[in-house]
Amino acid sequence: MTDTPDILQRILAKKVEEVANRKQRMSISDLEDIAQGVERPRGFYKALQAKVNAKKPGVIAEIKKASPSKGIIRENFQPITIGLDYAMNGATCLSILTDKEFFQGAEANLQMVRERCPLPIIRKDFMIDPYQIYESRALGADCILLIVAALGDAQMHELSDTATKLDMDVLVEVHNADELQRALTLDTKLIGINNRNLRSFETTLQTTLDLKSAIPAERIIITESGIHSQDDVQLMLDNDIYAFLVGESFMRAESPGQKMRELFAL
Ligand SMILES: O=P(O)(O)OC[C@@H](O)[C@@H](O)c1c[nH]c2ccccc12
Repeated sequence: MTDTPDILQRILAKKVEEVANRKQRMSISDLEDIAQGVERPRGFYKALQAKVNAKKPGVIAEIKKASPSKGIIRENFQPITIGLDYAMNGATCLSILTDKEFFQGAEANLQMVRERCPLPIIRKDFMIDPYQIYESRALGADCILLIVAALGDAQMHELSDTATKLDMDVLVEVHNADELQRALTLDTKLIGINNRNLRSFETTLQTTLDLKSAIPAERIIITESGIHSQDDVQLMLDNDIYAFLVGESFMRAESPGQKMRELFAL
């Protein structure tokens, strides 16, 4: 780590504040009460596993308005329309950004989309506190993201155990060999390899190819970020990677779902 705070450090500093504020407004037991009235998790891992076992692409299609590296990605941003478009065109799961400050996301986006769209959903945010895991379930998330680069070992295990207790799946995200070794100490079967370096924003699919051999066969590898062409998709399929997390290239298309269908020949 360097002395200048990179984007991940800035996001995490903001999250600490945000979570402290939320805890003032609502308790974990309030969140548990809300979760009682929410549909049970939809089986995010199971949906991907079915695709991977059939050697078919399983696409986690992302709903993202903006990002710190690209600014506004999509002006005409209607989460429900986009979610239905993805579902109609063969997405396996959805990824919905809920971070407001850096990604212009919203929790309401996740809640609205899940009401109208049957696909399993991962809440894309920066988890640092078990409170956020309870909150995710109350929102109706089926899976949560843990970014190894953002977490200590004990913290990572605590967050994962909390998600498991609440019947949610866990996607653990890495972008180098050290993080991967730490990720593999978790029970979760979903390992995301982020092709984007969260410090420099550089994106290369080589990251997935370099790390995949260290991952045991029973885990599902999800290649994340920087998938833009049919060639990118083919390169991954040729290397036995069947699960994908794609945002920007879909979000820039008029119909994100059509774009997904084209790229993945669904
Ligand atoms: O838009 P892209 O390059 O297709 O990437 C999607 C997804 O991988 C990316 O949004 C992402 C991966 N890990 C994250 C962690 C936080 C926020 C965003 C992300």
